[in-house]
Amino acid sequence: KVTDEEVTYLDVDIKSVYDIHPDFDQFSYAPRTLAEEETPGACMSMFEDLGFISKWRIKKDCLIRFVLMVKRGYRNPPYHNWMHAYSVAHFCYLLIKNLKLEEIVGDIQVFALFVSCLCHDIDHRGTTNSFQVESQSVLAALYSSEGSVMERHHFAQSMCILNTEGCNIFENLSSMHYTQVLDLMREIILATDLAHHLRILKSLKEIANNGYNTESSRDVKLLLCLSMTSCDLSDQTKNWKNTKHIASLVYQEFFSQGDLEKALGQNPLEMMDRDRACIPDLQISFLDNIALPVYEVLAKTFPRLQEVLQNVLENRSRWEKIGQVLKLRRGNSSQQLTVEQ
Ligand SMILES: Cc1nc2ccc(C(=O)NCC(C)C)cc2n2c(-c3cc(OC(C)(C)C)ccc3Cl)nnc12
Ligand SMILES: [Mg+2]
Ligand SMILES: [Zn+2]
Repeated sequence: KVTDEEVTYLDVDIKSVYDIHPDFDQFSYAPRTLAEEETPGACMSMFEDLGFISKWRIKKDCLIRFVLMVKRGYRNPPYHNWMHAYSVAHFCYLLIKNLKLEEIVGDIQVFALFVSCLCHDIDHRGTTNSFQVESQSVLAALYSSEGSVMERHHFAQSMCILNTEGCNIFENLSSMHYTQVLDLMREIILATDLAHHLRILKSLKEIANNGYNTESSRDVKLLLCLSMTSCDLSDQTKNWKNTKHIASLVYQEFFSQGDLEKALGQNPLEMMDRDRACIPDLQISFLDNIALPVYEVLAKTFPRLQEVLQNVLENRSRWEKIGQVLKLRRGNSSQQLTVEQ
């Protein structure tokens, strides 16, 4: 899957993150502004800058093969593609770099978190878990009895890559660390199931109110899940241009699924039905019910992230304004209609 000349091409000196962009380690920096062909090199730079290559004795050519295999493992739906994974991993880099996350959850945990971010949506088809079951897909046949169908597949695909010749970046870990990092990846990738996220929201809010206890493995696990979902949703923490662009990608994907469901004679959710969805309203409820709780808890736990929470709130108020303008226009046009009639 990855040819030797591709490896040698990337096997040059790893660039400093600041040569990629002077603000590369700032929360204000939008990773999607980087050209896709520069992203494998940027991943190498992040591994280097986080000290993972020396600490976990990763062989460079192995890391290059791994990153290229992961990138190839993604398909090209509008949203759940490689650039999503890259941007998710970049936010994880920001958390580790700016919060010294390893001092709170541990060294092997942040290493597992970063690798999980790169792998967490591998081979995504741009459809939801319930669509796998509805359409009786192969993945549903494999995993629907345990639930989290897509997430189990993303994890399985990640393990396949690690078991591919010359791609196992964990090969020089002690056997204890090896087992630990795979167990952590499994937990973290399964935590990206929206259903799992909604289940733990209550416990996450408790951590925000009572504070977390680094001695409690339960708190550390919850913090890892929260960190993962904050990375998965991090497009919402950037500027409005980025947020608007992401919404168009997400709804392209949702509406394509809705079209498929209609063709299969099923009724899609309103948010997947291009004839019924009102995007500003849907985005406000997504922010209120799914994204804001994540950044509220995170900002309470790490005051440094207050600016990140502010950006999400700023984006929410943009959707509010658009929603009001839309309603005004619709209101006026329906009045005009009655007058003309
Ligand atoms: C901009 C944006 N709008 C969204 C609007 C709606 C939904 C949605 O699924 N609503 C379902 C109803 C039943 C509540 C997700 C949206 N979404 C996500 C996302 C997050 C996910 O799960 C984690 C990361 C664990 C939260 C999983 C999948 C996706 Cl696509 N990423 N960006 C977005
Ligand atoms: Mg996912
Ligand atoms: Zn994702």
